[in-house]
Amino acid sequence: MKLGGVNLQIINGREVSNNIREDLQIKINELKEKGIVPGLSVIIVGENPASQSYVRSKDKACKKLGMKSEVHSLDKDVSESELLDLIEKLNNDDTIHGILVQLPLPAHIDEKKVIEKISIEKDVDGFHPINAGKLLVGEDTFIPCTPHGIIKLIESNDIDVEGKRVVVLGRSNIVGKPISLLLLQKNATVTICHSRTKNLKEITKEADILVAAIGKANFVKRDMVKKGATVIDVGINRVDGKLAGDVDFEDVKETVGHITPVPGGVGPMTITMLIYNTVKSAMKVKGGK
Ligand SMILES: Nc1nc2c(c(=O)[nH]1)N[C@@H](CN(C=O)c1ccc(C(=O)N[C@@H](CCC(=O)O)C(=O)O)cc1)CN2
Ligand SMILES: [Mg+2]
Repeated sequence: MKLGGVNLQIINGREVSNNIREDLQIKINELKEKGIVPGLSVIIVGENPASQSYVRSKDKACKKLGMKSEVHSLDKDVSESELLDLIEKLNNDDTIHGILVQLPLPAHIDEKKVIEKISIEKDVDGFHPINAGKLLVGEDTFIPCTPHGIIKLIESNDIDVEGKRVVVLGRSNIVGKPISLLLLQKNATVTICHSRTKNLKEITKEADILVAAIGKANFVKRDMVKKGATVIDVGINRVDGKLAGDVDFEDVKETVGHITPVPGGVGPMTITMLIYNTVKSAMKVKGGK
């Protein structure tokens, strides 16, 4: 699409995701021939409709690839100790290679305690502090799914990272911090911005690659982006029943070079990289047939 002198390229997350799932299918088949069925266990607490929908998608995607998938739906009032007991049980279940607790959790449950209960060998979200530390020092670990998906999108669209100015909006443990580390490992010059950052526009306008992960619908406007920049939109906000990213797509489309749409950009990659991590975990199992 040629717009305003810049050739706009829309990064297709569904297509990249499908290609990776085809490769994963081969690995899953090979594991099954050895008698190992990759197994994912997802725990969801309460009835948040968006969380329920993501969990259903994860279950469906795993089953479609012939994996074992189980969903534990717990009442919103479940006690923290009951949840921790379930995780303990799954940590000791040899048919389960990945355990994931869907976030957010209700206020009465300590998210940190829950994440730290998951065995580091089954922590397919990569949220356990030991796995997060391994990512920090560049050791092999489970890379958190959304940032890992972003890296795959950048690579599959041949977007150069080395020496480039990257600006990350948001400093969450799930997206902002890990994507900053991953892009730093690829030799980008990374700046992390957040709610207390001053002169935000001046910083974002310097970015060759701008990652928006702040959870504010349509926050990034044309006057915040450099001409020809790559814009990665991690936002999944609901406005009047419709999905909106953190980037105002209509406003920036004549300025940017590459952009991930919402839906159909980063979102589909999250589930694919979760399957990737579960298969990676299953591949570490010794023995089989
Ligand atoms: N334990 C975790 N909790 C949460 C994570 C996570 O990685 N681990 N991430 C998000 C939610 N999430 C997966 O859990 C997720 C978000 C979005 C999508 C997705 O496919 N989005 C689609 C649109 C879907 C829709 O219409 O709602 C897209 O962007 O195209 C998948 C998974 C928070 N919690
Ligand atoms: Mg923030």
